Amino acid sequence: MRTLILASTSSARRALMDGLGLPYRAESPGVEEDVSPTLSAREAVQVLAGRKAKAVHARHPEAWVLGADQLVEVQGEVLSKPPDREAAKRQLGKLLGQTHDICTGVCLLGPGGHIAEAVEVSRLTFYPVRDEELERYLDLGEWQGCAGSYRVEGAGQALLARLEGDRTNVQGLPMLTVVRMLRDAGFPFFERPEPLKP
Ligand SMILES: Nc1nc2c(ncn2[C@@H]2O[C@H](COP(=O)(O)OP(=O)(O)OP(=O)(O)O)[C@@H](O)[C@H]2O)c(=O)[nH]1
Repeated sequence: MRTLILASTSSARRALMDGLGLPYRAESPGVEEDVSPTLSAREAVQVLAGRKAKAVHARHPEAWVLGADQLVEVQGEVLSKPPDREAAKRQLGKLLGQTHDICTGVCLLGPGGHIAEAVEVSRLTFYPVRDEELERYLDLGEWQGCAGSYRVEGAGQALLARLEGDRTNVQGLPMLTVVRMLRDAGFPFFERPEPLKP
């Protein structure tokens, strides 16, 4: 039986992997997420996804390890997770009434040097909303732990006028790409759980 490890502390990523039904476990990558400011969002998320996967794979070289990283890019500015409510308000202020890209890098590492990498981009357009509505949304706290300060599967969908691309990518893992990577790596799906040994 293969060991699959999700190199992530993200509850949204775990929820997406849980839906897939493949046996896996999650482990914190424990890496610094600093990258050169000269990198684009697409370049940065690929570097960071690889850094996370490599850190966990170094601890478990016989396992398969999936790492991911996500950034928002709006009018050339790169946004990550907001540290506090005021930062979240500034982030959403840049996104409302505009179109932005949310980029997710993924990296699958396996035994024997197997590596698969991809960057998935979804394009979102938000309604322009009044300040009092923005304050009400911030009060819900969905900004916490989310690049861009919104949850597309939560109340944040009321901000969304248009979405182009994979919706799961916005939540943290582009599942169409993840499934392709896992199938290309020979993962079996829909297996019955092994019977408990007497
Ligand atoms: N539920 C949800 N999460 C979102 C959404 N948009 C962004 N995120 C989360 O924002 C986070 C992006 O930050 P990252 O640095 O890539 O990941 P992280 O949360 O630090 O977790 P690690 O994988 O351990 O690095 C991820 O946890 C995404 O799941 C969304 O619309 N819904």
